[in-house]
Order: sequence, then structure tokens, then C-alpha cells
Amino acid sequence: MNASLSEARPSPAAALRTRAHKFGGSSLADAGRIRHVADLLLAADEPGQVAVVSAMQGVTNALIALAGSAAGGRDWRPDWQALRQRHADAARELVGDRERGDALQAWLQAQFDQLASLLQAVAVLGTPGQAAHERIQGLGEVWSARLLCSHLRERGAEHALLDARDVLVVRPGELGVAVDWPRSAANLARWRETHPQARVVATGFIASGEDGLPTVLGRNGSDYSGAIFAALFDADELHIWTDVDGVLSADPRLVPEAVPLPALSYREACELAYFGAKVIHPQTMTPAIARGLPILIRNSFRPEHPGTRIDAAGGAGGPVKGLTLNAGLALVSLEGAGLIGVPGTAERVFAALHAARISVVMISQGSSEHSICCVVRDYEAAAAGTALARAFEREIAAGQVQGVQQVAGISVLAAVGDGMAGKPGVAARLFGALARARVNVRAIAQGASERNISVAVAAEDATRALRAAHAAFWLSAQTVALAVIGPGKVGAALLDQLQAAKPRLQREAGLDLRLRALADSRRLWLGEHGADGDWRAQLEGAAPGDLDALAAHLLGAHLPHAVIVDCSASDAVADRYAGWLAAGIHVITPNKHGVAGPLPRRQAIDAACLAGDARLRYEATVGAGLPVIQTLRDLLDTGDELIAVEGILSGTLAWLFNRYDGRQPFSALVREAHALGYTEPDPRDDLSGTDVARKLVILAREAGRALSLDQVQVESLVPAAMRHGSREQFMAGLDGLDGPMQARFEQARARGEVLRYVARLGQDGQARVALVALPADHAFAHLRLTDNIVQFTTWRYRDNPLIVQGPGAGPEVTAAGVFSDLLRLAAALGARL
Ligand SMILES: NC(=O)C1=CN([C@@H]2O[C@H](COP(=O)(O)OP(=O)(O)OC[C@H]3O[C@@H](n4cnc5c(N)ncnc54)[C@H](O)[C@@H]3O)[C@@H](O)[C@H]2O)C=CC1
Ligand SMILES: N[C@@H](CC=O)C(=O)O
Repeated sequence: MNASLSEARPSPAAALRTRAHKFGGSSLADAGRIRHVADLLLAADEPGQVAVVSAMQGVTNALIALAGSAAGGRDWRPDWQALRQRHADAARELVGDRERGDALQAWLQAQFDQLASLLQAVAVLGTPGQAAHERIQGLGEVWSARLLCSHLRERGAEHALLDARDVLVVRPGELGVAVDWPRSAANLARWRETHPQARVVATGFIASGEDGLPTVLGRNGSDYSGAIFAALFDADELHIWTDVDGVLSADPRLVPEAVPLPALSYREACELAYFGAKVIHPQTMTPAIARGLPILIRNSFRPEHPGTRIDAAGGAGGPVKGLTLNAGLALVSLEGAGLIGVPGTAERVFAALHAARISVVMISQGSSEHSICCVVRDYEAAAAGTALARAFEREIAAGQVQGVQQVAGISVLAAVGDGMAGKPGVAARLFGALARARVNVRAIAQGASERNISVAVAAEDATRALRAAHAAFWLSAQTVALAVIGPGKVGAALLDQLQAAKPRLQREAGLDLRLRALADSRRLWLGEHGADGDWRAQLEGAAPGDLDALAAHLLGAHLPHAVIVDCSASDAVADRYAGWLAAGIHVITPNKHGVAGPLPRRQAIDAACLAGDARLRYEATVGAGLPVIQTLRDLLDTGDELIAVEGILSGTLAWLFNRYDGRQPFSALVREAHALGYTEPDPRDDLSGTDVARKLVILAREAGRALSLDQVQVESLVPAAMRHGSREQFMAGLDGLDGPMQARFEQARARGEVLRYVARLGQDGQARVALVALPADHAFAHLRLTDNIVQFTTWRYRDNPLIVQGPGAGPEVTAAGVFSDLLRLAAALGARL
């Protein structure tokens, strides 16, 4: 707040003669803000200074409302009184000197009395009339300029006060008011004779018409005044002070990650402004562009921020500087064989729209000339349709044109940047991002200047489209809306890993993994901005909820990408994958029920993936964090042929038989494995061989074999009597395993062999998982802890199988496998990984 203008952006002092400043209403909201503006002006090291001001925040609207009340016969006095009081209070705070203060209060009272007289006249007439309306609207600037100037003088400054109505002459033009430059310059020269001060405060927004009556410059008029006075005073720079850090890369209400742009060319600024960037109006720039005058957009609340510099060069940057979104539009199109190769069609379309006084936002015509379409404002679509139907009445009647189609609810997304010109791949990047965000493009336009690519999309997709495009051009992180189901052992480890990695991923990979939903078997937590902080606490306070709500919440976020990570072992959750994928939600899981489940379910899942762009990743289902599936996929994708798979696919069973030496009960080891998080939630899934069989099914299916779980020969280690009942009952009766296991162990030992639970998928299609006794020097006899080993015998690796080996169970390694899947997916979605 204390930084001065010159500290904020040093200018070559020797070269600088005059700097123009324009302060918007938010910079002059109250006495405190006006004082701050004075601080900035007084601290500026500039020989000449012109400060052009808007009315205090909200005052112009209040004046328009007062005129409306008076014209409508309503009592305007309370609002008039409130406005008077607001200015009187500000004056009291800004001017402490009794004499000056009294003079200012008297001047204000006279101003408000004049306003009251005007309002009385309006009330009598029942309409303000154009002249009175313009006079009333522009009073706010007269008052704010006087307040600022009086305050500056109170602080010893010598600022002159310029009422723009005494100098600036404008006339109505096709594109708004046009300046009468010669007359205005002559008026200024005359005014200067009596006001030679180097520093001036001038009113924005207002001017005189050619008839000498007060008038206003229209929307964004104060910015325009800033540029006009900058030109009239022959300033070197125009600083437009507002309440944001310059022109942002996108509307921050739609893209909270939008970033301030350091530099723009005039053309880029015009394109962005035209398509909705609110900071600067193109008209504002015309006097500046004509003189090559740099415009700086700066934040009066943060003067130390450099803001955005707009000049002819535009500065460096990526191919796309910013994105805008124009809402409330409609598509109007004309289609038919009667348009092909007929000269003058476009002319007739635009002549008809011009005659109906409809402004065209965007135009698109394919080279086949079979159709031509325009985007117009929603509220003008019906009139546009009627105008075109009338213009092509003959062709429509003859069936050469199929009538006029209208589609409401359209938004236009525009990517803008001088750097797009001549750079291949920019459009591809934009359209790729939109495709991955599931956004359908209705129409496209790109001018030959290649400075703007505009796409028409359905309004409901617009925010998602904008965010996807924003991330695609590295203007912000690639944002992924994430839900985690099943924060048990693996899920909790994953969530902790995600939380720890989040800042680094955001910083280094431009990836924002935003946790927006969490569900376990009892509770559902849904969040708006991501569970930054303690996810355990979020879940703790959560209520029951269903997974439909979770999916709807993810999709409703307008974030480009939605991912569900299922870390449950639930069959019911896996049953939803196909639906989620079809809805465009990516799924990542270590849960085997989806990919190893019944064939029809798996086929539905695969079909959903094929039909859309959503992906399913499940590396951790086999081998936890080991790259088992990826290895097999790479072999097959490069043309190899799977002959057989053999290995130890259960971390739990590997650990149990690596550890079991007959001296301690087998059941004690099972309890330990369960506590260490190696086993399935129900350890019978491991001991029965079902978990291993599922993994074999997953690998077989990966190789294109339609294997089902019931086709796998499975040897269960769970005695028949212990197969039913709850998990708790099973765990309580675990000792029942000890006798049979001890016996098998002793038999093997007597032969010098070891026990290992081995899975095998043969060339003949036979799939078998069983406990086998192996010679003590067998490769499978020398594994450690939870090590899995998977031997792929393929056509290329037929003499010596390719082996993947390493820890195959445990929450941390499994979570890491799931996380890697998520990052690979994010990379495919456009993150810099
Ligand atoms: N532990 C390991 O080493 C490995 C585990 N996996 C798989 O990871 C998954 C998770 O295993 P753990 O974390 O050990 O299990 P866990 O029992 O610790 O956690 C399961 C979580 O799922 C939740 N859940 C269960 N049914 C649900 C439902 N219908 N809706 C929502 N949430 C539900 C539970 O509330 C719990 O939070 C399993 O599918 C397992 O096969 C895969 C590879 C290795
Ligand atoms: N319980 C399983 C966990 C991984 O799938 C195992 O032990 O391998």
C-alpha cells in the first residue's frame, strides 16, 4: 500500500514528461480510498501528471436510479439525501481545514440543490429526457474530482481541477461518441492559459456535446476519458488503476487460478476485451493505439504489483495469452444444397442481419458452402431467424435451403494470443483439451490473423471448456476433480501420499489433484474446493450418502477431468464402473472385482471405455506397486505373443510361506500379515486362493483370453468348515488352519522341499493356482518377505522368461501403484509429467 508509483514501475525519468492516470470507482470508494489515491499521486516522480477520475463507487448507478425514481413519480429524496451525506462525510474526512472544508461543503450543498431542482423537473415532466439524463449521470465525476483535488490541495499540492465539460467536445458516432480533437485541443490550450499547473485532476466520463450541452462517453467512459486526456496532454503513459492486478488470463470467477498477464499487445488486448475481459474496453485503446501510447493496468490496492503493460510490442509469452468466454448467445444457421457455389450468399445473410440491426458475434462456414452459421446474442436470435427466413424465402420454398436453425444456450470460448500466428499445434492443443474434457464443439472460427480461435460450445459445458483450455496452455495447473472410495489401509495410504505430493505436483508438473469427495462404507464427504488439510477430519464429520451423489458432485464441478479412485474391495462399487466411465469419469482401482469380475461386467466396462474417452487403470490389482500389467501390455502392444504365465502372485501367501518354518503356528503368521495390511480385508480371499485366481484372470484377459474365475482350478487352504461365517468368526477360529498346514510343511521338509503358492496360466489355456512343494533350489524358493514373482513366457522370451519381481502387497506399495496410475492418466490428460 505504501509503495509509490515510481517505486512500483520505474520509468526512464529523463524521458518521461507526463503520465496520465485513470482511477476507477473502486479506487475512490470512500475517503480512505481517495486519500490512498492522493498518496499515490503525490509520491509519483513525474514532471507532468493528469489524474482522470470516475465517480465514487456506485454513484453513477445511484444517480441513474434517482432519475428513474423521479421520472416514475417515486420519492427520490431519501436516496438523494443518502448520496449527499456520503459526499459530505467524505469531504469532512478529506479536508480538515475549517475554511476550505466549509467552502467544500457549501459547494457540495449547491451541487446537490441543483440536482434536486433537476430531479423535481424530471418528476414534473415524467421523464428525464436525454439532456437531463446525461447531465445527471455525469455529476458523480464532478464531485469525486473536486473531493480529490481539494484533498490534494489540503496536503499542499498544486493540482488544477479540470471539468471535462469545459474542454472535451464529442459527437455521436456509429461506434459510440467520437472526439472532436481539434476543438478539444484548442479548448485545452485555452484552459491551460489560466491553469498552468504541472499536475491536474480531471473528471472522467463527461464531456460537452457539439451543442455545448453536458454529455457522457457511454459504457467504460472513464477509461476512454483517461486515454483521451492522455492524448490531449501528450502523455507518455496511461496508467489505468483498478481493483485487480491487471488483465487476467481468464475471468477469475470462472477460473479461480487465472493469472495476471504481464504484457499484451494492443491487438491482444482488443481481442480479449471484446470477448469479455472486463478490465479494458477496446474503444479506450483507440487514442492510445493511434499514438503508440503504452497503457498499464494496475491495482490501486496493490501498487507494488507491476500490472499489465499494453503496447505495440506486447511482450513475450506462450502462444495463447488469455481466454475469454462470452455467454448468452445462440447459433443461427442456414443449410442446404442451394447455397453451394452460389455467389453472394454470405452477403445476403449479413445484409439481412444488418437490416435487422443484429450484431454478429461469430461466423463460420465450411468450404463445402453447404451451410453458413452465425452466433448472435440470445435475445436477438429470434429476430435473426426471422430476418434470414425472409431473406431466403424463395430458396426455402423451393427446398434448396432447409430453413433456418436456431440453437439457444451457446457460449463462445476464445483463445487469444499473437504467438498463435504461424505456430502449428495450437488449435490441436485447444481441441484436444476440449475433447478430453468431454466438450462438444458446435462451431469454430479463426481469422487469417491467427490471433483468435473461437469455438461455440453448449452453455452447460462452457466453464469446463474454459478451465480445460486454460490448463492446456499452461496458464494454470491441470485440474483433476478426485474422489476416493474406501479410505481403508490402501486408501488411507494413498490419501496421505497425495497430500504429501500435492505441492510438488502443483509446482513442478502443473497438476492440481483436487480431492472433492470421500466415501467409505458408512459415510460420504463432498467438498467444494478440495480437502486441503486433514481428510480424516473431513470424513469424521460426514453423514451417510450414496455413490450417485458422489459421481454427480464430481461431474458438477465444471473441472475438466473427473477421476474416481476405488480403494474398496467391494463388488457393488465395481459394478458401477461401466456407468461412471460412460459418464466420462475416469476410474483407477486396486479392487479386482471390476476387471476380474463376471465376464458381462468386464465387457460392459471395456465397451464403456471404447465408446468414450474415459479410461480405466488397474495396475495395482496384480502385484500392488509392481509394473506387471504394464509389462504384459508392452509385450503385447509391440507384437509379442503370450505363451504362459507362472508365478507367485500373492504377497500374503508369499510372506506366509517365506516365514513359516513349523516352529510357530501358521495362524499367528496370518494374524500378523493381516495386521501389516498384506491380506485382503477378509484374509480368506488370500488363503482360499481366490485372490490369486482373480489376478490370473486379470492377466489372462489382458492377453485377450476370456477367462472367468470359475474356470481357474483353485486349491483352497481354508478348511471347508471355516469357509462360511463372518470374517470375525473366521479370524477367531484361525487355529483351525494350524494342524493341516503343519502336516503339509513337515512332508515337504522331509523331502528337502519348500511350500509355495503358485499360479500358472498355460499355453493350453489351463489356469491353476495351488500350494506346491518345490525343490529348495527352485527360483520361487528364494524370494523375500512379500515378494511376488511373475514369469512371462512369450514368443520373444520363450527360452528365458521375462521376470517381474518385488514386494507385492502392503498399503504403501499398493497405494503407490494406484498413485502411479493416476499420474499416468494425468499425463495423458495434459499434465507436464
Ligand atoms: N493390501 C494390499 O496389499 C493390496 C490391496 N489391494 C486391494 O486394495 C483394496 C483395499 O484393500 P485394503 O485397504 O486393505 O482394505 P480395507 O478393508 O482396509 O479398506 C476398504 C475400504 O473400503 C470401504 N468400503 C467397503 N465397501 C464399501 C462400499 N460399498 N462403499 C464405499 N466404501 C466401501 C471400507 O469402508 C474401507 O474404508 C482391495 O480391493 C484390495 O484387494 C490390491 C493390491 C494390494
Ligand atoms: N492380499 C493381496 C494384496 C494384493 O493384491 C496379496 O497379498 O497379494
